Amino acid sequence: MSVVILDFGSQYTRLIARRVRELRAYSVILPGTASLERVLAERPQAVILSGGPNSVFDPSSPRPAEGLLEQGLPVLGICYGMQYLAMAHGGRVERAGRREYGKAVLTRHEGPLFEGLEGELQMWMSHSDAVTALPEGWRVIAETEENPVAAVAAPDGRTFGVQFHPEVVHSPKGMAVLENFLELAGVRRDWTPEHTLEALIADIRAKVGKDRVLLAVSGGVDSSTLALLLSRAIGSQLTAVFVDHGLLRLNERHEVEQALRPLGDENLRVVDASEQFLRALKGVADPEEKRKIVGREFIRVFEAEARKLSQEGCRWLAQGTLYPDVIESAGGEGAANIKSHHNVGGLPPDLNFELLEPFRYLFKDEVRELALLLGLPEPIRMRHPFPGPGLSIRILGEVTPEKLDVLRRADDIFISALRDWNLYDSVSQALAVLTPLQSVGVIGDERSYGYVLGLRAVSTADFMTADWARLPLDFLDEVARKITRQVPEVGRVVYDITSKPPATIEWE
Ligand SMILES: Nc1ncnc2c1ncn2[C@@H]1O[C@H](COP(=O)(O)OP(=O)(O)OP(=O)(O)O)[C@@H](O)[C@H]1O
Ligand SMILES: O=c1[nH]c(=O)c2[nH+]cn([C@@H]3O[C@H](COP(=O)(O)O)[C@@H](O)[C@H]3O)c2[nH]1
Ligand SMILES: NC(=O)CC[C@H](N)C(=O)O
Ligand SMILES: [Mg+2]
Repeated sequence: MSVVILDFGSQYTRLIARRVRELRAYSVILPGTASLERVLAERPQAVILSGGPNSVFDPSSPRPAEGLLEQGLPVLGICYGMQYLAMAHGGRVERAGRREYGKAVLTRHEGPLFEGLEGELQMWMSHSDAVTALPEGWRVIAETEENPVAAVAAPDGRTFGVQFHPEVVHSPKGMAVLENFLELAGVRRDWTPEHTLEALIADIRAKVGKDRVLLAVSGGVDSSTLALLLSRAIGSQLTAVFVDHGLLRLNERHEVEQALRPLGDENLRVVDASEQFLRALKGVADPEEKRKIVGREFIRVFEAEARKLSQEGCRWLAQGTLYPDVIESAGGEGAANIKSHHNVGGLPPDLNFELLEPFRYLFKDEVRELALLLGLPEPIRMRHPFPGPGLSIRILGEVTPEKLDVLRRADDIFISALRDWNLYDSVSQALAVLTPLQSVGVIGDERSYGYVLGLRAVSTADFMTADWARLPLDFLDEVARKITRQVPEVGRVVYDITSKPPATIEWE
């Protein structure tokens, strides 16, 4: 029993799946054009048609299988999906005079899809086409100032379309709309994180069989959770490798080694590859180039470790890759390349491993939920993320041992102060960035000329969008004083007040 989500190429398809999971229903994503047999094989209780970049009136645009709409299944069309429903039932869709993009307000809404929702509702829109004539017997059930057809209902009482995107966080009551749809459709709502865990374990066992798996583990929440999951799924077939690439934070190697100790000495390799990475990064200033070098060198280390395990190497490389890594690296889903995450877009072309990435379609907070079930210690579970390329992407421009040393000391002051002030858990991620800029100052009547250091702290649920954290001014004041006092190479400290978008969390 499932909710089948047909994907027509929307950026948000995985978010729809995620919301459905949050509503405790099981879902499967299939290509928009999947055959009727393929869809019915999932025993759907309801179907959701995603948005997409095409226009439904374009004859070559993707369509659901013939006969799908005649199965009597409850259907919710989102954006492109709604436009398709309207057209397929005899209505009309045209290029609208005006594009609706960003926040919109439903000034009127009615009926069971909006059950329990009062007053004006903010919803996120992103479309250029519009439904200009309804199929016979259909009703408009919501409108915005710009758009007289923001949601529609078919006479069967089970088919609905929404022009807006209920799945994004900028549609605060979007979840309620999705929940109303699942309720109307009578979808079973008993899919829990425990089920997700069981499904992941079964899937890993089926894929891996008796093969050996090399796990890239960083001490971060994703790979540590994966370590627990894999030991549960395949036990002694697992070897974990933690790489010290010389781009870690102060004392990090020691702390991670301690934290990973429960994996057992025979299952854990700690590799010091700092010389190798720093050599490869020497003279390189371009962020994308740095990311690709780090991605490549990681793989070279894993290959060497695999050869130590057995002559023919090792078939599987497990990584704690999450969906935001995939979408930002444009992991083949038609999205733009924002930055090449070392573990996705930064992988070398001659990769000889097969990737085992059970969390590839999950978001950070979902992994944390699994971590809780698996008993991951709280400090690791709630640790801020730290990117695989480490400090190399927090030193703007070329990475040198001297700059690493400066950044390590400054970063440690910032993060320790967050802990001392009990603010660490109030932000989702915090970091220091060493810029290549130097600025003039005065100390003890003498001229100084030191680096500009950036501090950044953000709050976010899924790391896809983020807001800068309103840390107390007294706190920032103390941190700036401490850093300029204890790290004399830094002459100036600035605080980053840019959200994501338009910025990203890391500076490179
Ligand atoms: N130093 C490292 N040694 C070995 N593998 C690493 C290292 N750094 C990153 N990786 C691999 O790259 C993956 C992606 O890194 P990423 O930082 O996104 O995840 P994480 O470190 O597991 O969790 P977090 O996001 O909380 O830091 C990791 O899950 C891990 O598989
Ligand atoms: O393992 C990683 N390898 C990478 O190459 C990488 N780049 C960014 N990040 C982390 O991803 C989240 C979103 O970051 P951005 O807003 O900077 O894209 C933030 O948590 C970043 O720290 C990475 N993690
Ligand atoms: N986000 C969407 O699904 C957009 C649908 C269609 N391409 C439009 O522009 O209206
Ligand atoms: Mg990490």
